[in-house]
Amino acid sequence: MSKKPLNIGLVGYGFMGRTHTNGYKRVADFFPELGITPVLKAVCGRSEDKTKAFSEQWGYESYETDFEKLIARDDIDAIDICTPNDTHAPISIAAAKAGKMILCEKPISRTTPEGEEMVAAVEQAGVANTVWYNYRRLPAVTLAKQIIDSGKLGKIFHYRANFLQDWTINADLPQGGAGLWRLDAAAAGSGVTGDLLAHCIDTAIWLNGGISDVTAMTETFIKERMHTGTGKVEKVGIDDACAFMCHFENGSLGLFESTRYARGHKALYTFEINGADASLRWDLHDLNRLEMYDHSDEGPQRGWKSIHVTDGEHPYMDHWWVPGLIIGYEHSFVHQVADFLKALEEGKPCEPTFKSALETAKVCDAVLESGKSRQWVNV
Ligand SMILES: NC(=O)C1=CN([C@@H]2O[C@H](COP(=O)(O)OP(=O)(O)OC[C@H]3O[C@@H](n4cnc5c(N)ncnc54)[C@H](OP(=O)(O)O)[C@@H]3O)[C@@H](O)[C@H]2O)C=CC1
Ligand SMILES: O=C1CO[C@H](CO)[C@@H](O)[C@@H]1O
Repeated sequence: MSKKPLNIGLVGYGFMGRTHTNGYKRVADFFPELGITPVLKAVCGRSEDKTKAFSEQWGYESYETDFEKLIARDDIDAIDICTPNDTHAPISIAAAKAGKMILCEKPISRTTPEGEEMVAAVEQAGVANTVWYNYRRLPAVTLAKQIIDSGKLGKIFHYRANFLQDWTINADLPQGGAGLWRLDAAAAGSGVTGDLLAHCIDTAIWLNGGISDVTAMTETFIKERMHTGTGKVEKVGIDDACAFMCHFENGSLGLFESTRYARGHKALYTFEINGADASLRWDLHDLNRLEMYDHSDEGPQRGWKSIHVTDGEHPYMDHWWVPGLIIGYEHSFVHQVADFLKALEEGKPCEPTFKSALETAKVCDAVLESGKSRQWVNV
């Protein structure tokens, strides 16, 4: 079957540049039913040496060192944004104006108003768009969504999530530079709230519905760091840790915690949801497993059970290996590419769109505001 090409212009060749490119390279082999196939047309970064090396290693046909030039090219259909958060709005808005489809990394923006401009730009241009909240596309997380939507959990009382890391405990780390732009408020917007809790909030809204109000506690443990831009020691403007409570619109209570100061934890993302009839829990470190407690089980065998989400009947799994064999983190990005291409074929939006991802930005802003005011804040 001859496939319709979708010419990709990737901006950013770092961590996410690699995961997305791997997704584009794998998708046609593992999702052969798709009629559209990505073509690695061009990659863009500011450093010419590094961008050229990436383009050669990963098989891009060409490279650019200016995102405006990439966007202006007639041979590019979709712009994929894998750059620090302060660049999401200018790249998206320019791409939308040029009529390009956009796949943008999370968080959609540094702030809600910035995100609103991005939503307006894609809606005015009528271009396909999505935000890479990839954890939704791990089979066990998608299975949790299916179980919750079936009503099996009954009335929901609680949702709790954690995202714990420990990589910024070292006070000598500067703010700014590759990867370390996350410590610079101007580039990142916020700290763990926009970087890590945004994932937890996206999953929570998807699984359990909207969040109505929040009360938060934020802390910046290391108050000053060398800034790579100015070469001076400057005040740190991001939140190093954040915990918040919230009400969901369905009446349930939420409890969220994220920090980069939990010694020993590198990327511990967990969530649990408790309903009247059943509970579910999931842990990124054991990502193919979904645990479930079903109160309708009777007798001494009632208890937490482990669903090994590796059978052909589980979400996405019929595209991979024989039943029982596992997949990993990188597959969530392959799944997002596959879902984006399928949505294009069907003329449907690929969730989360810019508009849906703005809901997460609004919760993040309310959390940060509450962390400062120490008051409950409506979303
Ligand atoms: N979905 C997920 O799970 C994850 C999402 N992310 C998100 O992905 C985004 C990128 O993060 P990550 O890949 O870790 O970042 P990296 O620091 O690894 O890479 C950033 C890349 O952006 C390029 N870049 C920066 N500014 C520009 C510019 N103005 N024009 C063109 N290229 C530019 C850099 O190259 P150069 O310096 O040469 O310009 C570099 O290649 C962030 O928004 C982050 O929040 C990150 C990790 C996981
Ligand atoms: O999921 C993630 C894992 O951690 C990274 C930071 O270290 C985040 O940027 C990212 O979104």
